[in-house]
Amino acid sequence: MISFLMRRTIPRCRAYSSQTTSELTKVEVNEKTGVAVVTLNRPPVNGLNVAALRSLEKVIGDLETNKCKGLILSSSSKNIFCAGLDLTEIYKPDQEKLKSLWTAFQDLWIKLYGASFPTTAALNGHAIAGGCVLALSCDYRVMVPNSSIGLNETELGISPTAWIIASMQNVLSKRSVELALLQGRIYKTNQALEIGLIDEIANDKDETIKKCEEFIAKYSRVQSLAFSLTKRELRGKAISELTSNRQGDLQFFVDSINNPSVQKFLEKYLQSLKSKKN
Ligand SMILES: CCCCC/C=C\C/C=C\CC/C=C/CC(=O)SCCNC(=O)CCNC(=O)[C@H](O)C(C)(C)COP(=O)(O)OP(=O)(O)OC[C@H]1O[C@@H](n2cnc3c(N)ncnc32)[C@H](O)[C@@H]1OP(=O)(O)O
Repeated sequence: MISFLMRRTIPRCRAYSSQTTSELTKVEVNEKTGVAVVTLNRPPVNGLNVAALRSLEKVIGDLETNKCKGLILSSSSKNIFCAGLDLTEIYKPDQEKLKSLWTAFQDLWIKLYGASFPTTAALNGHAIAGGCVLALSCDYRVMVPNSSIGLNETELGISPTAWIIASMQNVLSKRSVELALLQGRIYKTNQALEIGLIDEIANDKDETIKKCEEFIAKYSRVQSLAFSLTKRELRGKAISELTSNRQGDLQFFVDSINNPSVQKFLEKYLQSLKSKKN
């Protein structure tokens, strides 16, 4: 499947080179269509630490500069798209690193949610918490069966901030957002389709990518400038609200994580993840 994708400078996605491909984020651009497949590559679960967030943010910035025709966000894992922020970075955290983590997440969201080209998430597995935020920041989501997606923050003892709520409100009905967030619900693939959290189901990873390509192809007759201006009109308010309150948003995150009851929960939660294997 991937063999038709080329890592080299191409006419449709100008002067894009493989230099920005790092171990954490692989980039392959289709020579014919100018569409980039960007693959998260931080085993075992694509946990988002500062390096992974910054790597993805840089790739999106480069695609923007090089007038990419569309983005398909995927994962190198067999059954996990992304398990969210790296929990080991928020349990007993180093305070400076914690700030860097959230700042990097804010920066990435601003770039991905505001991207001037069509963006899609090829969900070849679970997309939890921060992983769900990545998917929600895209324009379209295709998921394989028997996976899970959602924002479980209230279960973890914290509350999602305004830009995360806005990303979900952009996709779901008001009622569904309330139920999803207040219950901290994680949805199975078919339930996610029912409420509109994903747009399509595909049989396997290759098919998720194919369906994302088909979605992006629908924009081939749309003028790029009109596309980006319309998207900015639709999403700009949520982005401006974050950019004008970055410090407050960061403080809220830092305070939430440092709350002793959240730390206590995280300890048990990490133990329960580890003990699954025993
Ligand atoms: C929590 C505080 C957040 C504060 C935010 C405040 C305000 C803003 C609110 C919302 C905005 C969005 C913010 C998001 C925060 C986050 O993203 S926190 C991360 C939450 N993620 C999860 O709860 C997912 C946990 N993982 C799982 O449920 C499962 O691992 C899985 C993804 C369903 C996969 O299951 P599977 O059985 O295939 O694999 P394992 O569970 O065996 O995992 C393998 C291995 O990986 C470790 N691991 C799993 N998830 C994480 C992770 N997120 N970070 C780090 N490590 C992780 C797991 O412990 C195993 O390790 P091993 O035993 O050493 O092999």
